[in-house]
Amino acid sequence: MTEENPAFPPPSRLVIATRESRLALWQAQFVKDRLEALYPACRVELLGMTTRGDRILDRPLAKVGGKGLFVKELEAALLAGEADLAVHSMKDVPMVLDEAFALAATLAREEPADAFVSNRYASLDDLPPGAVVGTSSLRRQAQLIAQYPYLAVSPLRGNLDTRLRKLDEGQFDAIILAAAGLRRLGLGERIQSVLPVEVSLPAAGQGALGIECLAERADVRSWLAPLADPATTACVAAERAFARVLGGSCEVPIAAYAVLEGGELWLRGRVAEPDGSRIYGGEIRGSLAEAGRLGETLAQRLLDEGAAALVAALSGGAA
Ligand SMILES: NCc1[nH]cc(CCC(=O)O)c1CC(=O)O
Repeated sequence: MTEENPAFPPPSRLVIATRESRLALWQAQFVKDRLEALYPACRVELLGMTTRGDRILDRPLAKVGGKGLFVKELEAALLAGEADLAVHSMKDVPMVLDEAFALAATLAREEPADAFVSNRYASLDDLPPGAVVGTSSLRRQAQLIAQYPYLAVSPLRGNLDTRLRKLDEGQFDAIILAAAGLRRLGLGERIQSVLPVEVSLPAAGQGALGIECLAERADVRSWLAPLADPATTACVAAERAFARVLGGSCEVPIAAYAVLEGGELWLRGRVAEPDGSRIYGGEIRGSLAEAGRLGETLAQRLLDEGAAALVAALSGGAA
């Protein structure tokens, strides 16, 4: 039996807006397969589109306007009625959505961690002084320099295939990528080691897929509800609340990672100076039902401990 909301008959056709990178298409196809299993009579189509985030590849994301870059075009397709839903990596979804849109479902998280990828070295600890590590993520950069000050961090952008090619061409001794993306594309064998979350605390939402639709589409929301994973939904809600209170701007390195432990939600968060010279970190535990409040409370605590000045200085510097 398929689950369905009695208020809406099962869908007969659904269009998924997606970016056209190999990872985005894999993720959209994954959701398509889930929907077709749930609604056997439904025809699910993919509508591929290129976003500004995919086109601008020569500058760090923080310099070109951040996360919204990967979702704006998909949201325009939802508004125009060209698509019913958009599939995102939750990590790429802005912390605050325009009120016309809603997150209809957060799917079960796979591996949340960052991965160490190299053709010569097995782990960060193997790298010699001066070794060049590729990443354009301020979050990865800050945490890396703080713990491995003798390494050189160098910018690396592009989709997963491009980043791996740049590593293979010898531009870097190692690169850091999300383990989930590599595994989804069958590139898990490129992972030399997974970075412990204590070393590289993941980004809010990393490793989880999210589905967005128009807030007014009660039908779509009810059709997607069965795809949601309650534990991931609560964990990602706490992570995103933490990042939102800290400004969520791409200029500020922010890490947030929550798990369920002993029936409780355990959230760890960090906010850092991009050069790693200062990192404010903390953790909080509480009930799933108050996930958002836990994130807000931890963020406020770090702001009070001094992170407020750091956030103000970094955000104020942006043109
Ligand atoms: N920043 C781009 C991005 N957005 C989501 C993932 C990986 C998949 C995920 O986190 O779900 C990646 C690649 C990466 O960070 O290496």
